[in-house]
Amino acid sequence: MSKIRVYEYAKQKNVQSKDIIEKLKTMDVHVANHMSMIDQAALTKLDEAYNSKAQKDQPAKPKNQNQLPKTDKNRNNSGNDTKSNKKEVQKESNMKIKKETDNRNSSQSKSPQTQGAKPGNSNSQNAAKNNNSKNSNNRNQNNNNRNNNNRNNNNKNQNRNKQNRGGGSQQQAPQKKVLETPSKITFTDTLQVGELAKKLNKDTSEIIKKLMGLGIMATINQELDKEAIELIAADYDVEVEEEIIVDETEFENYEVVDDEKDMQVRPPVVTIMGHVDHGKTTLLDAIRNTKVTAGEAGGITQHIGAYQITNNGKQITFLDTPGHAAFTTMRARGAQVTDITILVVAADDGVMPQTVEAINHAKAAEVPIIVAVNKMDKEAANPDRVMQELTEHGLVSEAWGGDTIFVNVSAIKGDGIDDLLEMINLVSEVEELKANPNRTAAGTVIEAQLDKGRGSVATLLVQSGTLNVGDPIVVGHTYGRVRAMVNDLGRRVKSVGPSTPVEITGLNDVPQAGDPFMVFADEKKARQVGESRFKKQQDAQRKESSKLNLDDLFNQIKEGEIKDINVIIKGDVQGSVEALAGSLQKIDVEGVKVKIIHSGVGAINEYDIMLASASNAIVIGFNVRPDAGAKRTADAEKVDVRLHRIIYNVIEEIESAMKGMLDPEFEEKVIGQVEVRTTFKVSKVGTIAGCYVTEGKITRDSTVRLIRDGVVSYEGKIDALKRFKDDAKEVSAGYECGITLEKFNDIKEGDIIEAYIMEEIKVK
Ligand SMILES: Nc1nc2c(ncn2[C@@H]2O[C@H](COP(=O)(O)OP(=O)(O)OP(=O)(O)O)[C@@H](O)[C@H]2O)c(=O)[nH]1
Repeated sequence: MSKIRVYEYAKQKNVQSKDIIEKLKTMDVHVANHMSMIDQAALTKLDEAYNSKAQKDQPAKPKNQNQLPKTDKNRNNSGNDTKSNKKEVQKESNMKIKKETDNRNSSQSKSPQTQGAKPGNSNSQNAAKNNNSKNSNNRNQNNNNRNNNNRNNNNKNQNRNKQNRGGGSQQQAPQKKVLETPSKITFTDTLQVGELAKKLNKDTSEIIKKLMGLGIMATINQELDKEAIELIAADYDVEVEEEIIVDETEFENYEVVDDEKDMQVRPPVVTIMGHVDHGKTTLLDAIRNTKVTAGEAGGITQHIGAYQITNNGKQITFLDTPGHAAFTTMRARGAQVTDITILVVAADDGVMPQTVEAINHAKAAEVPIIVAVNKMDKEAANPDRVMQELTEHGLVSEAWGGDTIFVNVSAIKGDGIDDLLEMINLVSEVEELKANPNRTAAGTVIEAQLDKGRGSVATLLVQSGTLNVGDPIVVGHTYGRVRAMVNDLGRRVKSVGPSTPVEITGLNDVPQAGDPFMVFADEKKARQVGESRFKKQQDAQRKESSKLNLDDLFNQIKEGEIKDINVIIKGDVQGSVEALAGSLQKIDVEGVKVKIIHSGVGAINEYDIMLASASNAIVIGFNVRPDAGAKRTADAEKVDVRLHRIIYNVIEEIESAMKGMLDPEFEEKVIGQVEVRTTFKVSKVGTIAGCYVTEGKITRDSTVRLIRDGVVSYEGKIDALKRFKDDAKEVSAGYECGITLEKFNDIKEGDIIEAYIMEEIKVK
């Protein structure tokens, strides 16, 4: 044999081809792959290397290296190893043979090697891998080798016994084979005992025993946690790797760790918070007007939910929705977009309840706060008081030895704005805000709405990467391709980097503020992820609504007779949906309340209808219409869908529906009195009373009571009311009529018949 291929040689030596390739490399022999030929010269060198290594590794049994089994600490550690193992093995084999006949034939048939060679093979691979392992290991291995040989022999005996017991009727009794112990196993989340045994090529009972040794009483189907899996595997000297399955549909949970060298400084994203009327909007406007229009001639500012300014060459992004509602909505949805909070406090008013709330929100989100003491132009302005009051909430001004930046401003006059912006730049430098612009974009929805002409329109804040026109994108549970991008100046842009707000079109539905977005490699993937997110969201909401109903049931039991009117609101913009929801929830008609079980922006879809059907709700579309699927489903499910364009009309309609829902209250209203002047008995008809209407009128459908001597002797319905021979609907005072009463014939001359109706009392 002058030449041999790498893999053949590796096989001979029971090592991996890559080890041979590596070895050859150290000998300056370069081969391309496992199929490459090793020439004679290299072969000699290799032989020398491997033979000497084998000698070093196996001083006790140099020739037997191919059969070295794997280390098995457990077996060695047990005091009466060989003996107890024998027993164990015998028992195991008894159980195992049948199982292996059933289950393992296929795997056995794949392995042509004899049972002795097989474990040896893997073990010497391991031995080769663990070249540096200490001699003690070798001792263990030798012990194990002996143990395993015993075991193998036992297995063989068992096989023979089994064959004999089987009376030879089984044509080919299975050959018991000890499958190789893998060097590494992988698992996801957990493994059942049986699964672990299979992965380790061990018998389940063996694993169960080992677990017992660890104090874990387990059955074959018991789930093992990572720790237990690792302990057992370590016992066999098997490496364990946990496979984390990355679910692309939950991309908000991704943490893409960028290389530090790819990170670039990005503008800060600033939110303005503070108490009502302390000047948040005025301040936002002041910043925008002084910086945006001055710097960007020709730009027409667009309200897209956020804007960017440039101050001293540095950009700052402002979220344009003042107040902490936007901030908390975002946070509630798991989005953290704000880097810096400007806390506006009116110098003439001081710290107010919402100031404290804002502080708490910012603190909870661990966002640095800059205090803007506003309305400094006012005579009553008292910035020291503001400082004092804020100290009580943990915001101590730098002037007083703390670390909170305070800037005095007048939003109305534009005073102090530059200082404020300067401070924002300063804080942002300290915060070292960075992002990698050179990857696919990801970020958060700032605002979204349905536009009549453009369809779904969403303002996205790019938080990392660069967003381009044409990018396949998943936004919340919607997806699409970025059709067009418009910035806060109303200009069309082709690509935007981190911290930039941009309004996009091209989504299949309207996402919600706070939703995460992510760009995907291709549209198919985006669609797949988007659809699966949509489904997940539906399922979650369905669960949520069923929870709501349960709560509701509980409340009803608790609160007695309270009834709820379930409503689903869909509207064209978040603002009107919220306004409508707010107004409806305020309606309270005698304890009946509106319960908004779902609301959202966008057309009424099939899901809304299904939810309405399941929870017995009315669907209100405000400036939106049901899509085709929704219409069909609404018809099929008999769901009431009301479409409106005016909020007042919705409220009125719901209010009257609620009034209708109340148990009507009735009161009795006497409409007339009749005197019985004579009676006739007619067979099959009964007693006919010849009467005269003395007061008011009597109608065919009125209820009557018969009064005799001031006592009510009958109360019931009129059977027939006649004027002469004809049926009459009603007979008024001053006229005669004939009356028969339902199931009552004891009418006498002189009786008074009082007619009344039950009238519903209208709820105001
Ligand atoms: N004198 C004076 N008035 C101001 C200043 N800033 C705001 N205002 C006035 O304060 C009032 C409230 O201002 P807004 O900007 O609407 O306050 P806000 O905090 O946005 O109020 P909400 O949106 O209701 O929470 C308005 O009448 C403003 O003109 C200021 O610096 N000086």
